Amino acid sequence: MSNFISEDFLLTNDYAKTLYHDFAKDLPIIDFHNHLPPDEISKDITFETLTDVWLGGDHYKWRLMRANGIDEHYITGHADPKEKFKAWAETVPNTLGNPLFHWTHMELKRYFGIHDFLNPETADRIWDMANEKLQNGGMSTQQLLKKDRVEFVGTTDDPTDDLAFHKELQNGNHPFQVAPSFRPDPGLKIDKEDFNAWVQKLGEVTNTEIQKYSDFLDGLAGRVDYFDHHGCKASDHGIDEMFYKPTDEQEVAGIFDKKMRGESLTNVEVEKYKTFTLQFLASLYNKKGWIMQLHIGAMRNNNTKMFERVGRDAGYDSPGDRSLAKPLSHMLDSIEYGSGLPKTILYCLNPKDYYVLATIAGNHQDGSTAGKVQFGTAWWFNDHIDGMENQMKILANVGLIKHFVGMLTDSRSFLSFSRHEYFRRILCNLFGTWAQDGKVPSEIEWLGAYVKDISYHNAKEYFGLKNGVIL
Ligand SMILES: O=C[C@H](O)[C@@H](O)[C@@H](O)[C@H](O)C(=O)O
Repeated sequence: MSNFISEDFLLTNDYAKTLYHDFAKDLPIIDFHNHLPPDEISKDITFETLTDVWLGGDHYKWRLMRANGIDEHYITGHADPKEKFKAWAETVPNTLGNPLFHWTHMELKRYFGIHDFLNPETADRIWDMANEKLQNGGMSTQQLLKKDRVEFVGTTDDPTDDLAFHKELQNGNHPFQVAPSFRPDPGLKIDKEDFNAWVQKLGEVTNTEIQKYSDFLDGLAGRVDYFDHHGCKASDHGIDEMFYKPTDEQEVAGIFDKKMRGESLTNVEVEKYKTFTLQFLASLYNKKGWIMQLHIGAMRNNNTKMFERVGRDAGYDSPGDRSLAKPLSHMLDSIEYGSGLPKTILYCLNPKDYYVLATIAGNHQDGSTAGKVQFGTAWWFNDHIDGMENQMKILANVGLIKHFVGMLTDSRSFLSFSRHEYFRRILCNLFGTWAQDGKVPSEIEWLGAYVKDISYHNAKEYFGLKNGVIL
């Protein structure tokens, strides 16, 4: 595998190489949105096998294994860990062109020093070498974060969470900061069956009996305070279909009552409820100086048979194609006009919406903070070379890429931080190629400053971090 993932992987000219090696490579990592379990960080667990760290929750891999004809028994079923790993090893040679082909081999190299091509012939050897390293090689969760020079991790947390593990982490003496992010999706999804149960849970954690909508809003506000007190800097909303239906608190209170009585709601009522509730939450975020992240456009759980068997976030999602331009624009406008728009990062799953997001972000820059409203990095099905390049080119074409807060892993695996390396290489190659083609001056210090900002400094500044510590 002589040239594969070499020093100059993805760097196709000298400018790109200099930008990566001299400016990007050694910067620490700010991973401001991911799904890492805080308990696994706090307990500083080690993983027994490659299957635990690689295949435990990674629905990206599960999806490709299914596409490769692997039986579910070896994916989310009860097959033994080695059998599951072998099923993945059998799949890898067939993943050519998919980012998982690169991620897999980058992770083997960076974390285990293994340079082999993973396939059925090498599987046993890789299994033994990697497991030995996992068990003896300084590869606990905290050691991995330190090795990767991760300064900040933003997890994804339910508002009813007691944040016990975050508290433990904050009381510890770590060179990295782990902060919760407030993800109130279950409180917005009034059309879901489990909504009433979630409201009850919110009541329990706030010691109130939630009978009416104003109690519910008080409960949410209480949890925003609680999260803020525990270092939260951002919220995150998974908005599958963007909504906007102007209404007022009184009308929404009636819709909430109806739901509490177990009655069904019309689509318009659902959208009205979501609109007012998001406006309310945004006003809280703005007061706290939090960042509001909107992940828009996932069409989830599309395979009911498999949803019933393996649950959500299991590899049965894809981008939706409902138009988001108008509702998103009206929503942000109404928030700005009302309580004021917090710093906001917009992500979309369907790349058809890239120009919409990039330009809507531009509509709400207000001169207070450079890059106040961000068109966020390529998300999920777009998180690959083409998707990232495309996102950055569009951002540069219609906005200021200089202030882009850059990469986050959105991952559930402790080995995913090498995706920051992947991103940085793609970024450096993009700018280096512009220099090579004479499209921009080949002033390396000037381009290097862009690279450093986008790889690290912008996110650090945007999230108000100083040397890994929340200001
Ligand atoms: O990158 C994609 C993630 O793994 C995906 O599972 C999450 O983005 C999740 O659906 C969410 O809504 O936060």
